[in-house]
Amino acid sequence: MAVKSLGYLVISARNLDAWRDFACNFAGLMEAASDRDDVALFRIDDRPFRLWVEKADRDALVAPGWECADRDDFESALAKLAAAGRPVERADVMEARARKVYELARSSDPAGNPMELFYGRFVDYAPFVSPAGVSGFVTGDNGDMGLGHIVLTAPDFDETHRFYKEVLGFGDTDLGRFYLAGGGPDDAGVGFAFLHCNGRHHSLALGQMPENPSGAVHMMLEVKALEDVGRAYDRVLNSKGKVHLSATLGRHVNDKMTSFYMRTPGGFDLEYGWNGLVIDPATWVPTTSLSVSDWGHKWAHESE
Ligand SMILES: Cc1ccc(O)c(O)c1CC[C@@H]1C(=O)CC[C@]2(C)C(=O)CC[C@@H]12
Ligand SMILES: [Fe+2]
Repeated sequence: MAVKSLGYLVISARNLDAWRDFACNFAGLMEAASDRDDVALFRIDDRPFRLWVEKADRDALVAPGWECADRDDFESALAKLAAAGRPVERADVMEARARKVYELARSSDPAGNPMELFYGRFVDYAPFVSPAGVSGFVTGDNGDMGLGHIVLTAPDFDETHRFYKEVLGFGDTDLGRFYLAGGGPDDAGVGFAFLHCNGRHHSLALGQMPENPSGAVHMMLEVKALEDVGRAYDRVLNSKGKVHLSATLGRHVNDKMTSFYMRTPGGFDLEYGWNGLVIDPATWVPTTSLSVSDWGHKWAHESE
């Protein structure tokens, strides 16, 4: 596989302190030292950062950072991106050093979603300590399952779905079509593809939805204990609307994740989950889900 994990997310923010409050006090991430006043870094494990939040004039996801196993896989991915007609821009050594990776490049998918690719990582092994008492986040051995997942919009769904599999080596885990407009004769449904690049059920999901101004539908972080989800849920419910609850607690049918969704300062949601299904990519047989959740997950937009 060209890509092995979701290494980090680059996010733009009009207000870094809003992200510090949300990330640390509600989601329980640990702020890391940053060399730049206009960049806030947040950790969930021993990687130097998993969220890179940079000051800008808009709140949005800038790009996911996809990790390659080594230089060969990195170069192979760049060659495949170029052959697929995608733009490939190699970052200079100072930019790579700032991201604490060996080499860094930028590209985009056929839907226009930007991405970064990298290999190698500088780690200081400083212990992760959550300021909100979260017991820990699930990122796999050596972080090899990545930070969680990211859900992007892909209006030209089939082309973008094919791209991630044929060019970047993702595999189908689950496909779905959700009838959000009542399922009547004029409800064509919304197509979804849940894709893996390691044992995490999905590191990437594509939604056949119009482009989202926030650059993403949602991101997901997985915590080690159900209590971590429950206590975060309480923090959001007790926030008196300071943090918007986008979907109530529930469990997804496909990855069995018990989770809820809250709105980040970036405008996209954070799915905060526990107990996600781990798959064996070598033997997994793709499924097609006919529903969203076993229970719960009442979406705020359903009552609007
Ligand atoms: C269906 C599903 C399975 C596993 C996940 O991790 C997951 O986030 C979802 C939900 C996907 C999707 C969404 O992200 C935005 C709001 C959507 C479109 C809904 O209104 C139902 C399905 C939801
Ligand atoms: Fe999700």
